[in-house]
Amino acid sequence: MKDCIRVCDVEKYYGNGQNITKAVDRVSFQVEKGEFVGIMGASGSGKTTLLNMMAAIDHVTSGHIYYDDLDITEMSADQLSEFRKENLGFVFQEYNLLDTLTLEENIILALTVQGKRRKEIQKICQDMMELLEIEDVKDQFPYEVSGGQKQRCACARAMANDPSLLLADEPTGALDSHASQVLLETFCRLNEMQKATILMVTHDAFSASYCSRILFLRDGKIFHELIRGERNRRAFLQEILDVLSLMGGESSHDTKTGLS
Ligand SMILES: Nc1ncnc2c1ncn2[C@@H]1O[C@H](COP(=O)(O)OP(=O)(O)OP(=O)(O)O)[C@@H](O)[C@H]1O
Repeated sequence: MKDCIRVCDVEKYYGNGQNITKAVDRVSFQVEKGEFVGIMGASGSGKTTLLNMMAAIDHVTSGHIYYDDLDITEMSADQLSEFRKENLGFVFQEYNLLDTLTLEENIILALTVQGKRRKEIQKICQDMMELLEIEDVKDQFPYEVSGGQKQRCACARAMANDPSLLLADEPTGALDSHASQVLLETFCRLNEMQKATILMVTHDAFSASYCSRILFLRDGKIFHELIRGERNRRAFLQEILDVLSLMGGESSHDTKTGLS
């Protein structure tokens, strides 16, 4: 388990010559163990690019990303693939579950790849399914369950290896308001009970209001940062909406979610 992730002066350019896009522009910040950090910003502001670089899926153009003292920008492809397996968990909008396996088997597969023993695998899988409340549908196939249940299974799979960092890119994007709320409450539970460190990209203010801190990106740079502190979620949501309107009215606090 890593204690701290440091993003130092990271830049990312796509293309070359006249055709250059600066997707991430000298971004620096730190994520401490146990934080639940949101990344917000308009479409094209660099959120996914930043997340992908932290996930060692995409290379930085310049700058460094440290997991404790480990600089992932200096690693070889083989080292990165090993690093991802050992340290990171992923939750995407599209669930990415294997349709030919049951929900339980999907979680077990992630643990088998890690080379754990059978008894240990069964115990972890059971604990995760209980925590994420999918035990009653564990023998169903992904196409037989709801989007929310699929997404909670994807979370269980991502969390099963006790990752240093859980990376979520628009995890509520395909969910209705109730399923979104259940998933976000699940993230909070993972964050509080498992001390999971979570980094979530979202353009939805309601989803972001569950985070403990939010970084707002504009044109590839950090434009603003909000820390929730002791405020309740309603007050935090209002503050997020205020920042978004300051940034240009790009809030997507749509009607799909209401405050509870
Ligand atoms: N593979 C790529 N090749 C070229 N340009 C890219 C590539 N990926 C992203 N970009 C560009 O980099 C910028 C940042 O894109 P990115 O996907 O990180 O934004 P985003 O904030 O995640 O947007 P969205 O909310 O729409 O997903 C955009 O201008 C985008 O067009």
